[in-house]
Amino acid sequence: MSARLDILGAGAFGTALAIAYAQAGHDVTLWARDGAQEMRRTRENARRLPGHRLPEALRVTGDLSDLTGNCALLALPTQTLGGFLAETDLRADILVSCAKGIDRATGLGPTALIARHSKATVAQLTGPSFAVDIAAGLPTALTLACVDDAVGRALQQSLSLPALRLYRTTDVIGAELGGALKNVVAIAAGAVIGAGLGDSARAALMARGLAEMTRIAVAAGGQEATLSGLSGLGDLILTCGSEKSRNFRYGMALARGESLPPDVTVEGLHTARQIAARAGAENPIAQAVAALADGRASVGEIADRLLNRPLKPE
Ligand SMILES: NC(=O)c1ccc[n+]([C@@H]2O[C@H](COP(=O)([O-])OP(=O)(O)OC[C@H]3O[C@@H](n4cnc5c(N)ncnc54)[C@H](O)[C@@H]3O)[C@@H](O)[C@H]2O)c1
Ligand SMILES: O=P(O)(O)OC[C@H](O)CO
Repeated sequence: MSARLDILGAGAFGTALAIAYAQAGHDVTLWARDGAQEMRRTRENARRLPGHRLPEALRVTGDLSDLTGNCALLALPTQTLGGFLAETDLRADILVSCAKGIDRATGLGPTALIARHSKATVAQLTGPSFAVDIAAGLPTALTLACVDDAVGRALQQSLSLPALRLYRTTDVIGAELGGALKNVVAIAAGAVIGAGLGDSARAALMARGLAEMTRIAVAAGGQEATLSGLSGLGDLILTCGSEKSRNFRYGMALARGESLPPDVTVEGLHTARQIAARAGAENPIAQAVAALADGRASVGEIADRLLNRPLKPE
């Protein structure tokens, strides 16, 4: 069944989703803050998703009044979401966040941030998925989280595609934190590889990273099982194992004393700082990533610190 869908944010992910849904015959409008005219002319988002043609049926607009769908996907980076929502009156009844982070101004995750600005029903779409894979139509499985299970079921039906399979949960906190926290561990994994510490160290980090992610999510009210699903373990495996991940590449660059271009979105950096500043669940990996990014410790010092923690049961 074809759905009317608005996608806000023409970064890599919003553009990839727009391509996939338009190709599947959905009635899609992609809203871009910048460059809508150029994208209409060239049928490509050359800046954020080069090499992937925008289907003819996909509408691209820079005008928010062109959005009339009942359901809108918000594919903006977390740190821009609050400001955008504060100055925008969205009419959709259902808002689906695709962001994976924690807002540094409020400490809120994307769905709570949206709920602060809107009366719409809010859902979260998250899980292992590089934009380039979705745009290429490669098989992908994601988690659709919505507290309202009836809305979640309807979204699962309408947003699943033959190559984009959605699983459903009502555990929005767990799903959202899985997506945000895997970015922190991916930075650490990138640093491990960038510093030449080896694949065994990365595997240890990923396993202990999942334990840390689960502790933090459960303390926040999420469910342990969610973290061992697509949005936690699934995305952790993807992002810690591929240089397609910006968070992983950022970690590699940090370890090598290099940097990424300033317009590259690295969600895990802000999330690490947010988590590291929180009392509660033990978070040595988030502390380490924040210290590394803020120049307070080297990879070697952090590795020594982590390896010399008191021995304990797994
Ligand atoms: N890229 C991926 O593979 C991928 C996959 C899954 C989820 N995500 C998540 O999707 C979110 C967006 O990431 P992305 O990769 O699409 O970002 P991106 O870095 O490719 O692009 C960011 C986009 O946001 C736009 N933008 C920035 N501030 C804005 C504002 N105030 N109003 C409107 N637009 C604004 C920019 O113009 C740009 O087009 C992130 O939370 C990311 O973690 C990304
Ligand atoms: O490029 P990254 O590190 O933001 O990762 C993209 C997606 O979150 C992978 O699921």
